[in-house]
Amino acid sequence: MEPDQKTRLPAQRPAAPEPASPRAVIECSGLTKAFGRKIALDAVNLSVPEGSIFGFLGPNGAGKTTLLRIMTGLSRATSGGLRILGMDVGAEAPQVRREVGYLPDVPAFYDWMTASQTLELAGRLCGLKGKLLADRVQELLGFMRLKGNNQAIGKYSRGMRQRLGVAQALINAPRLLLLDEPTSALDPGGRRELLEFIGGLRGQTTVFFSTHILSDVERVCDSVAILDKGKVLSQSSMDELRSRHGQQTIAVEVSTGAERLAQAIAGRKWTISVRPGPRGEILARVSDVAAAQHEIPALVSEQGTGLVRLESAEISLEDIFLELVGEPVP
Ligand SMILES: Nc1ncnc2c1ncn2[C@@H]1O[C@H](COP(=O)(O)OP(=O)(O)OP(=O)(O)O)[C@@H](O)[C@H]1O
Repeated sequence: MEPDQKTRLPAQRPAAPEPASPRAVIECSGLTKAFGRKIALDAVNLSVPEGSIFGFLGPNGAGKTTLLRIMTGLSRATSGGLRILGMDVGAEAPQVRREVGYLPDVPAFYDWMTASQTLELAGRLCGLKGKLLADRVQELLGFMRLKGNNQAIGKYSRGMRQRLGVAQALINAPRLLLLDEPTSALDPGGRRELLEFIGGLRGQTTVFFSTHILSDVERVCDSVAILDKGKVLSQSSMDELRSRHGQQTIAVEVSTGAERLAQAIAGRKWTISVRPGPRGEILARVSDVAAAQHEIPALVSEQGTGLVRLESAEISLEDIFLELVGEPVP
């Protein structure tokens, strides 16, 4: 499938008329989960716009699975509020479950069943039957490229299992699809394929997926929240995130003596952080861009070196993650 090709998800519910601004499909307010003294989620506020592909990015142990389990009703929050599709998850759990599809981090199947038997069983458990169920199963098998495959699931590759897991999560034509680390066990080919399927759902079903893989978020998400140690450090559209951080990062390239210049820049009052860039340039995060642009040429001259480049930096999600979380990508 071409990356920008739209996945035609079969038998989706008719889309509601477009509101002026997308409404929030998931709204967490002050959501906290404690396991004894361990605070797994710490006053999480989150707002996921309808129709988005939302990346929930965080290192191992950040609290991603904990939040997804609360969203699906498998676990209860210690305090705080959670509304999904306008419904209170605690008080209206059965209604919420009818509208939500969920792929756990390790999907479990009966390994002796085929894909079509698995989807039929999942559909029946959701109350589908007859021609509606049969058509839906065939459509999803086609959609996930598992049609005509009569192998037992026990013989499936991990990529096929994940695709079947997504098909199973879509059986009830959910308005919200929750995916827990859907690509983490896949090789690059399987990952690309699954991300293309997820990207194809854009605008039809809101997709909320947790991951620790930055490139997955860059590839397919239009919005992202960064979670670390149970706290949401940032939440915005990808464009906002890049422009917010990019506008305040300056790249400086000099002919010699980059290390000494980096130390000099690090000592200025407008400097937040300094680190080396991938091409040997200095990347400085600054609080006052105008002051930095004014003073850096003088610092270069004091160091007796030559200025090759001074400009706003193109900033990657990896740089932003490093800056917010304070540690490299896991
Ligand atoms: N049932 C539990 N009892 C005690 N602590 C738990 C329990 N479940 C999760 N935790 C702790 O809560 C924190 C968040 O765990 P969680 O599994 O939600 O993180 P995660 O972001 O999904 O990590 P990973 O990417 O490794 O799956 C971790 O410190 C974990 O050890």
